[in-house]
Amino acid sequence: MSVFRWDASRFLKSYDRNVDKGVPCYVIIVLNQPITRRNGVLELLWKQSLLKMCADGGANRIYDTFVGSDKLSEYTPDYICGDNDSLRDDVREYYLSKGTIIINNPDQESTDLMKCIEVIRRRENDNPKYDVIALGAIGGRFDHSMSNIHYLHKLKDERRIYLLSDVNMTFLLDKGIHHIQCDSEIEGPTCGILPIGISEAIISTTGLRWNLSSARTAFGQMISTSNIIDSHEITIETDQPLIWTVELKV
Ligand SMILES: Nc1ncnc2c1ncn2[C@@H]1O[C@H](COP(=O)(O)OP(=O)(O)OP(=O)(O)O)[C@@H](O)[C@H]1O
Ligand SMILES: Cc1ncc(C[n+]2csc(CCO)c2C)c(N)n1
Repeated sequence: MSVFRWDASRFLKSYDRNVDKGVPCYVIIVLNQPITRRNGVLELLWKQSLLKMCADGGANRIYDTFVGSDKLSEYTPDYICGDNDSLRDDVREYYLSKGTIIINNPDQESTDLMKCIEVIRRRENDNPKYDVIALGAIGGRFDHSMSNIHYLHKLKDERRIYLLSDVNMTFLLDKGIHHIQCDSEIEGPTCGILPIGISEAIISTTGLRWNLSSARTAFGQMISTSNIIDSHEITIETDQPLIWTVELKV
């Protein structure tokens, strides 16, 4: 049985490179959704990420957030990728002048998020796989949200992908045992365990208000939503990949 450990405070809290060991290696991808900058999470993730990317119209969102402030040039993405049909001309010109690499990929079989991940793959060479934090990945258009969850399944053997929205963090738990550190300053209290993309799973949990013991979860039978985190460590054992989602406080 595979064992997995999760600790989002590694990227949702600031760290000190001189003190903290095993600093996180992640890339952020800004998707085309409203940016609300709740509690400075964008600023934190941007500052600490190895690579900053915008998926197509995500670049408009970053530009519009900072234009008119002295922070605009600080928030220059390394890459803008996608079919770039939503990228505005003024935004394209501005970031080109700042050295952003703009990659136009007209493929109509994959989304702009996937096009960003293809660029990350090329950048990594032999380096370890970077985690990906996608901002604005859930909410708004339902087909986009489902496509982003689909990529969690598709890339589950390749890398960790965290889908963030204003209110949630969502990621995939592959079959095995998961130890999820829950920092009450940044996440909770509500959470859900969702059998999306599978027909059913047998799951056991600890650390939740409503725990399950070898319970079957399936749409149309039972899914765990509006559950509550009752411990700083949750364990979830599952025989199939599941989607874990937790409310964000940051
Ligand atoms: N409402 C939304 N909800 C969730 N994700 C979104 C939403 N809108 C856009 N995205 C994400 O941002 C990326 C860029 O979106 P954009 O609107 O620039 O292009 P698009 O033409 O709608 O997307 P694509 O070309 O990928 O189909 C999308 O690939 C998607 O991952
Ligand atoms: C069965 C099927 N459904 C939809 C699309 C269209 N499509 C999928 S991803 C994407 C984004 C391009 O930026 C587009 C247009 C397709 N190709 N195949």
